[in-house]
Amino acid sequence: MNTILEGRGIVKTFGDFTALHGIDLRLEPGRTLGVVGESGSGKSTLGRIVMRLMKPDAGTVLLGGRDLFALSRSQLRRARRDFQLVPQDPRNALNPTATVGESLMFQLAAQGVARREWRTRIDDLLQTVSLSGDYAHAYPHELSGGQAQRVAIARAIAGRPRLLVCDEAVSALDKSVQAQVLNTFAELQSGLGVALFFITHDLAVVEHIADDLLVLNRGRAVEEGPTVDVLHAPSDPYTRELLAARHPIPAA
Ligand SMILES: Nc1ncnc2c1ncn2[C@@H]1O[C@H](COP(=O)(O)OP(=O)(O)OP(=O)(O)O)[C@@H](O)[C@H]1O
Repeated sequence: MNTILEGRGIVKTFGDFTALHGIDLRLEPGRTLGVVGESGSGKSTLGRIVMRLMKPDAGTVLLGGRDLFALSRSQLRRARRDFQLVPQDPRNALNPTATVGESLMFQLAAQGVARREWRTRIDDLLQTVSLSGDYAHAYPHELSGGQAQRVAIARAIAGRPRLLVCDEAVSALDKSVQAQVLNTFAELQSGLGVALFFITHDLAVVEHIADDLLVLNRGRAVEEGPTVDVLHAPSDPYTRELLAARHPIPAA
């Protein structure tokens, strides 16, 4: 199987401070890697690096087997269609003056989708994230947090990416809404075969959707492996603390 995302020995320093101490990671197509750790453990820094929003000081990131940091501008533009970010706060990320339909249209146009397909594609996208077609006329301020997050997901999948990087993508939502949006992610994965790189401080968020876990503590990978193994027999004391601190999410 082709690995969609691979990190080898990723190091990131800020002045004298080392935020990431040689992180290795691996994500196969259609699978979910949960990246878990407390605030300050280096999760977002790792997320920025795999999105090529920040350069590591050492190490490599391979996207579909190609060195992400060696891609030319035009190669990067093409590769960008394959990986998209789902942000933490969708209402800030959505253009407040554009309707949901306009935001999606803009994204489809940027991805080179022909104008005659926009309408059907927007309906399909909204349906995929369990929103009715009427939401195409809504403005971001008219949406609840859960609805806005679904729109952000719809926008991220408009170009049919192979990888979604989700940085605390459900953390701002109430537990019951979290469960619904997590279901949407799980359906996306089974329906579209998208790989998810799912960053969260809350182990409960990823325990049901992640195939594998990477647990970070102060910039070091303290645990990595299949979720069932990590949760049933955590080898690191820090993971045991995270497990004890998690708040179960009710079923949607
Ligand atoms: N641009 C920066 N300059 C200096 N230090 C930084 C910078 N970005 C991150 N750091 C530091 O690197 C460490 C890891 O930060 P990072 O945001 O990756 O952690 P995190 O696990 O995502 O935490 P949070 O959930 O709070 O965002 C922190 O100690 C942070 O202060």
